[in-house]
Amino acid sequence: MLSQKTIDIVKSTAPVLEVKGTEITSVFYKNMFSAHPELLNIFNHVNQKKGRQQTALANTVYAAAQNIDKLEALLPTVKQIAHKHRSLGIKPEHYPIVGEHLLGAIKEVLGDAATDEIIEAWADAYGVIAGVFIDVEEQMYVEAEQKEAGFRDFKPFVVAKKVKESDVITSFYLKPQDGGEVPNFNPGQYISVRVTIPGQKNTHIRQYSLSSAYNEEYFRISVKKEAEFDPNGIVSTFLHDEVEEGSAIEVSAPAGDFYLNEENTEGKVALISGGVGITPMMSMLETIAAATPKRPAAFIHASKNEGVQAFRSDIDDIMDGLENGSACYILEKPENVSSCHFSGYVTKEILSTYVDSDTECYVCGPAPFMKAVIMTLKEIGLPEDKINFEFFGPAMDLSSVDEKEKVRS
Ligand SMILES: NC(=O)C1=CN([C@@H]2O[C@H](COP(=O)(O)OP(=O)(O)OC[C@H]3O[C@@H](n4cnc5c(N)ncnc54)[C@H](O)[C@@H]3O)[C@@H](O)[C@H]2O)C=CC1
Repeated sequence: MLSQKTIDIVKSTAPVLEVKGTEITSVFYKNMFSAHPELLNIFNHVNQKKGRQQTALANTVYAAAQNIDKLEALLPTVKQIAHKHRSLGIKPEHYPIVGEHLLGAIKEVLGDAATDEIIEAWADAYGVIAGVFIDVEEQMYVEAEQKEAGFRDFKPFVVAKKVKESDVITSFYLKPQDGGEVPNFNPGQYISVRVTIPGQKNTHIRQYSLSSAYNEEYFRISVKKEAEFDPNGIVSTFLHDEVEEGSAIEVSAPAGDFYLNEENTEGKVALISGGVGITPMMSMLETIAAATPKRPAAFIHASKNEGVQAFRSDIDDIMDGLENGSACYILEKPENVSSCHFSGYVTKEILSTYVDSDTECYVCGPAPFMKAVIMTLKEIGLPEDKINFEFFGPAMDLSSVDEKEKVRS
């Protein structure tokens, strides 16, 4: 329990954290990685370079300062971050390292303004916040481990099959190396993949959505190859070019809180995706087809052109088996306009053909696409609790999405 005095001090520092947050967290990451280079094996270097991780952490610290007397208000955010931490293999022993460097960074950036009293209050508050994360994450590790065929963090898998789905997306069918089954997961969840790239010092971890419904034999991920010159492309290029059938990679247990509400067995559902955001939607669609084929379901997918559009014939086949299913393909710049339902970007007219205020919507795609779709769904009259969405990478605030910004893990 924190004393009232500590709570007051921490809350009084919230405004300065809002202003200096990113500066503090930038110093924090720099100092922590120079003292503990082994942590570079866990964190996505690209997110560090682009400042996304710093901003995400600064927002979390700021929110924690504001809510220090009612941390339960942060629980949904804590859980979302904890899912990611669990899939990365973050452990209790990492927290004191983070705490030491976070306090050090607050001191370094705020200088004399960071009095001993402030630092002590933050040390106490950090201890409480870290305790919440450690408890929630431990619970998640235990759940992952206790599931049938479950495991705690990473496990060796083998690429059983590699299938090209479009000019840019390739699927990898991953089977446990020990010949066992894979654990069940919620459609929409992701796994982390850990790879060692020859010639590189650190291992790399990336999250990829599972792109098929649960089956006991394999996990399937479908990876877009990013440009080789783009630092985002390090892992996807390696997977596309170097990882072949028979290759071994390490995989985490499935994680994530963006998934199909399977308790709703009859209500209307719309799966709305842009580009490679199609992957969790495939898992959801396959699950709907297997478990609730009477459920009215729309699959709306926007992509650049025919060449990069993945899974089209799979979706059409699944739709044939649904009692009340419809697919809508939107191509930004089609080579042939007859190959899609609409050309250009997704619009209100298109969405309102498939969605009304009762429809449960799931949205995943590049950030500007998600921003446009979510705003339009709100205009159509959907309440927030019907709009489910996921950003890849550190959690972001939609209002901060630049039209040109692209997000990924
Ligand atoms: N949930 C997430 O955070 C996701 C992030 N991404 C990231 O986004 C990047 C781009 O993904 P790609 O598959 O290459 O997508 P992309 O750049 O090919 O775009 C896919 C489609 O999104 C739509 N779109 C783009 N900007 C829009 C806007 N301002 N308004 C309305 N619609 C718009 C267009 O129809 C476009 O064809 C990927 O590199 C990936 O890292 C992709 C999928 C999910």
